[in-house]
Amino acid sequence: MTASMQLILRNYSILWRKYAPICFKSFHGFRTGSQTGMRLNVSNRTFFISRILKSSSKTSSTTSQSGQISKAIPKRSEVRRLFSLAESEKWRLTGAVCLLVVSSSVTLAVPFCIGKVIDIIYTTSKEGHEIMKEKLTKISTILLGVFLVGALANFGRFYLMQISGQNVVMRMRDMLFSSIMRQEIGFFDKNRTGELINRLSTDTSLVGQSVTMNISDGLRSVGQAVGAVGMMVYVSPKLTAFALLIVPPIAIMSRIYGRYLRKISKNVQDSLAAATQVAEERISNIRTVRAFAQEDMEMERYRYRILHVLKLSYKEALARGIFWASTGLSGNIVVLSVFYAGGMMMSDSMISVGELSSFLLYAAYVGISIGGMTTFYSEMMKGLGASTRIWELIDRDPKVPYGGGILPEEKIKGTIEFKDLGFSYPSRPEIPIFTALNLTVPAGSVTAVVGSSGSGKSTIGTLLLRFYDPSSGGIYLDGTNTNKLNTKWLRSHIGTVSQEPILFSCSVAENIAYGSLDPSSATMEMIIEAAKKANAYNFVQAFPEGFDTMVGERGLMLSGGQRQRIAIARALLKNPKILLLDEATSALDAESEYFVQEALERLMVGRTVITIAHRLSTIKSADQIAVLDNGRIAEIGSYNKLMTIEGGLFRKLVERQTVTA
Ligand SMILES: Nc1ncnc2c1ncn2[C@@H]1O[C@H](COP(=O)(O)OP(=O)(O)OP(=O)(O)O)[C@@H](O)[C@H]1O
Repeated sequence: MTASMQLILRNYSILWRKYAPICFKSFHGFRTGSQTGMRLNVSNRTFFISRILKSSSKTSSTTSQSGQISKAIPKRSEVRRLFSLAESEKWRLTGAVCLLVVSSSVTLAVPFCIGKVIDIIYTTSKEGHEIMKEKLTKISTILLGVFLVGALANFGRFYLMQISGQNVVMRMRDMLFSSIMRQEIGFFDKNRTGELINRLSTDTSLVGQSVTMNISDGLRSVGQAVGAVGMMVYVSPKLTAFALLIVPPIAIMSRIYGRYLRKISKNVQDSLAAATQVAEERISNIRTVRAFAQEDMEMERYRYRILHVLKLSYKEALARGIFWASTGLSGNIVVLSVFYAGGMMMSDSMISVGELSSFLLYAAYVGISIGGMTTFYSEMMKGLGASTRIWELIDRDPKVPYGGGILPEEKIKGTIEFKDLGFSYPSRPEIPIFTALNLTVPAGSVTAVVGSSGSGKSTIGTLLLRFYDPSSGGIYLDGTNTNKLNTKWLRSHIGTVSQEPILFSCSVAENIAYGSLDPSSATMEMIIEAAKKANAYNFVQAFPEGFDTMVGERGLMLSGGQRQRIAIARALLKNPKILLLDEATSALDAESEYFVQEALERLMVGRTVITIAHRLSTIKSADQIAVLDNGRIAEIGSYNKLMTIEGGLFRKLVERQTVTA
């Protein structure tokens, strides 16, 4: 009796030590990566936990039609839609569920078989060692076979579920990215890049996980809990009744304390998120921090934040310590109680050693499965919240249509007319940028737009590109309102070179080829020719890797003048009929400026040009100068004409040297 009880106790305590933290943790929402199937590292978890807290309240942030993040509760139709995602995976999933039944049956058979083995050892040892060895070898061989089948089934289930999950994730990412790419620019003014990236990465993974692995784990937990309780009743109804009496009160207490612990954890995560935000912004803007010599101040600011995190973490450590100690203790009390009651029954010959062993293992299974069920619920809620956010984005119709509209058959001439144009940015509708702007830019001519800072010079370009739609009036290209034209066609005929051209973090050649409608069709000869015309060829050739040189994030590994010339080459390759130029002010040195200017002049030949001009020479050579003031064109004409207007705006701008020689 003593030896057998020791054996049971040892087996059970190993199992308990391994799984008790999981089932108790699950009661109050903590989970381990392996249990939930999440494969996230610690830094991801920071963000992730705050997301769990958000979604577990069943409220999710979503993107409304106005473009701004809104709050929404998942509806029944969304649940259906979530599951519809797995529709195309139904055969793989069916296969996985069949394998799940096999592997769960094997798992459920394990305690029963172990009980039988113990009973064989215990009873046949009295009949002689040889008989015992023979029986033990036989049953162990059978068990090994069963375990191998279980392992194979588990492998198959896992593999099929993962494959289905990844297929779902891939499809969602594809749909989502396509939808994001189609949205109008105003949408991006309101939604932060980080938010959208999270939709693409974390939310899609959550959804994929929910409709595959999570469902599989949930089914397994439910099946195993029911099966294990059934087996407990089968082994000993009396002991089952006793165990069911003592477990619920402990579980309820653990849940209440778990809530308190979750609150503390949330505070730690929130304060950590605030500290991380500070660090992120400073690191990404290190040049500004360095230029203002604010490193010490920034270190102090970050230190203050992490000290706050530390203070909260102390509190959390205390609460967690109490939690771990008490769950360990209460778990052991449960084991001891069942063990005590079972031992008493064993001494009265009401239960065998093997049966008691099986019983205790089934009890542990129930605990683990209940843990799995709570995890299933919270994971499902997270998946639902994530899918709601994703559907909102996928379903959103861009305010400025993508594609559609007229594709003119006639060759574009390039006459642009702004007629009674009224506009305010969607994010600031109360501030009008233009009230009644009228301007005609004849085909093939150069119009210099001047005006004080913030008068709306750059906005003219963004409206012509139809990044935004005007609130009144219209913009006409060769007599057709641009809001009737196919937007892709329209943009394909407009080239831009801005003061701060943005390059992608790829090679020089790829950046130039980006100007072509189909970059993959741009040949090296075309790229080199554009680079030569843009005065970029010599400096690119001087790089050890020539046109294969990587330009770094946003082209930061190139100088301002070099970036500009690559952008000019890109525009040359595009060969647009209309050109929007934002002249560099003081960013370039004299030599660079000469090369850029010369390249720009080459680029302007034969095109309709609207240039935001700062240099007097550009302004003087323009066919007409339009002076912006108070949301309209205040003065228009040649340089000589505008300079003759006594007290005129343009004259004042020149006198104030807003434009440089
Ligand atoms: N995306 C935007 N959302 C809201 N307001 C904007 C946006 N872009 C620009 N603005 C505002 O619109 C006004 C006109 O901006 P714009 O960039 O066209 O001026 P600008 O004349 O080109 O100025 P600068 O010469 O300083 O570059 C400014 O008051 C600016 O703050």
